[in-house]
Amino acid sequence: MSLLFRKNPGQSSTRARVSRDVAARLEANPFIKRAPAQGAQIYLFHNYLRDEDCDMLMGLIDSNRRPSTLLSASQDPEFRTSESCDLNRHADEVRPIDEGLAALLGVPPEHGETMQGQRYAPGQQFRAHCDYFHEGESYWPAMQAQGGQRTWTTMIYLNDVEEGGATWFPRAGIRIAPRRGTLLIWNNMLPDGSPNYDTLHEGMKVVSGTKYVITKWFRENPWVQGSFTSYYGNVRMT
Ligand SMILES: O=C(O)CCC(=O)C(=O)O
Ligand SMILES: [Fe+2]
Repeated sequence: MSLLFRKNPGQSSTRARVSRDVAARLEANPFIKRAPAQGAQIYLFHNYLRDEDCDMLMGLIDSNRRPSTLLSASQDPEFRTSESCDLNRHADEVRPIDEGLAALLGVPPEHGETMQGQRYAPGQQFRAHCDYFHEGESYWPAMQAQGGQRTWTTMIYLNDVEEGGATWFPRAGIRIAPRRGTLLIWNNMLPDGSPNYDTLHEGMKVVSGTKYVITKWFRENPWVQGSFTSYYGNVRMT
């Protein structure tokens, strides 16, 4: 077989379609701006979330937080030092925000993982990582069985941070400072659906103040098992 026609490892037509469809939808939205990043599709929607919703989510994070975890153990004890909490998608106050993100991207809500809150006190961080799964790792079969690969990431900054706490994409060459209500969206895939290493990113150390964000990851297949009724009615989003 000619090398020219060899598939890129991880190439997938489903993921390629999701890459294309979601990007087209975001680019057609006048409130969303493409960030000046190299080699990655990164978007910003300022003032996406209302102040009262930011406050409500920060309250939930404060009362439910636990140490953040990693899928694979790191040699570095400082790799992810923040706290996290799961935000119940069925709770009346969470549901519109959770499903609103799926609707904005045009992805079926059942493809979304549980929305998570993250809290970083001064000195806390999440070192450089990619959100997509490494298909050679021991966790992959379990991930494959529930939703498969991560496609898009959405993240909302719930407050301004006095100093530090930017989200840095060292390969794409962009650093986003936390700003209350801003939604950051990026595609973890390349146009052919294979993982994009240029999405490597870091939640930089908070220097002063406390950083609160929510993160929500979308999968290529349904992550919620069983029947699912959407807040928007039982309507498919794509
Ligand atoms: O806190 C940040 O800026 C990044 C968070 C992040 O990368 C994640 O939760 O996967
Ligand atoms: Fe991340």
